[in-house]
Amino acid sequence: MTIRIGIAGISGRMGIYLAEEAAAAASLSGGTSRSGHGPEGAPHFSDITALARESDVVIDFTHASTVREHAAALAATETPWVLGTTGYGEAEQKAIEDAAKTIPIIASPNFCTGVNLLLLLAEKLGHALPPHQYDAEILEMHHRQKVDAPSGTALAIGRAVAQGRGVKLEDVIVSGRDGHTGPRKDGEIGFATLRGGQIIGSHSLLFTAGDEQISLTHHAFDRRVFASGAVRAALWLHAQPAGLYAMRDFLRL
Ligand SMILES: NC(=O)C1=CN([C@@H]2O[C@H](COP(=O)(O)OP(=O)(O)OC[C@H]3O[C@@H](n4cnc5c(N)ncnc54)[C@H](OP(=O)(O)O)[C@@H]3O)[C@@H](O)[C@H]2O)C=CC1
Ligand SMILES: O=C(O)C1=N[C@H](C(=O)O)C[C@H](O)C1
Repeated sequence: MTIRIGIAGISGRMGIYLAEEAAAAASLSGGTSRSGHGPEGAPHFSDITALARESDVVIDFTHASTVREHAAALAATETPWVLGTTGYGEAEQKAIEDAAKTIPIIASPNFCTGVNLLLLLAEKLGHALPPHQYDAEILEMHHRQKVDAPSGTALAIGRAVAQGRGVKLEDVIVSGRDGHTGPRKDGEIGFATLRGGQIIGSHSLLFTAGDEQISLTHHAFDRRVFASGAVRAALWLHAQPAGLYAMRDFLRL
């Protein structure tokens, strides 16, 4: 049986690559966009429910404001959901968790294998390196059109470090320092964001101490790396029972 993949956000920077990768690996059922635009020849659907009815799995790279509506629609149509959208908050997270009681969902701010390995290392380093000696700082750089900051990936890296340290990211995050900040406090996890040009996505994690520094950096050179990861995850997800999955489950990390 050929799996039919639908793309929510098919006209977007990611949507175009997702459509190509889905058509190459399985069957492209079509997609949604606000404007009605999309790749030539790909069926356009008026809304997420109409797309879901013609799809065995939906890959969604849209905007944080769509997450609650998509969660309800995909649960109601019992359609597995690959969620790549970033920048959503607690209410959206709760909607995703509720939907995962009915359908399989894989939600990830980054579908690259390399970033998901970096997340594992971040947690290990967070656990191994004492916070009063090693300052954890995260730098992310993206293209000028990106609408959310820090990136979903940067926040996931911060959460992994916090998890390794046995703390909640919300209690130690310092994002975008400016002005008279005072000296850095032990245990802070700092975030810096750069926006410009057409940088696809770069993330660095530094643990910097008085006498040494460890840094881990990932660069995405082509959006196709996210798209092919998401399509591979979709083919895997289609055969999973209801639940909320992460890339580490699919990659068996
Ligand atoms: N998890 C991962 O690996 C990655 C995640 N992302 C995330 O994917 C999302 C999409 O990124 P990108 O493709 O660059 O974004 P674009 O703005 O290029 O595309 C967004 C797509 O979603 C549609 N859309 C539907 N509703 C909305 C809405 N309310 N606001 C804006 N767009 C809407 C747009 O339609 P229309 O064109 O008609 O406006 C368009 O098709 C972002 O959250 C980004 O952070 C990006 C790369 C990798
Ligand atoms: O918006 C983007 O482009 C990207 N968003 C994701 C994020 O917010 O982490 C992943 C990737 O770096 C590109």
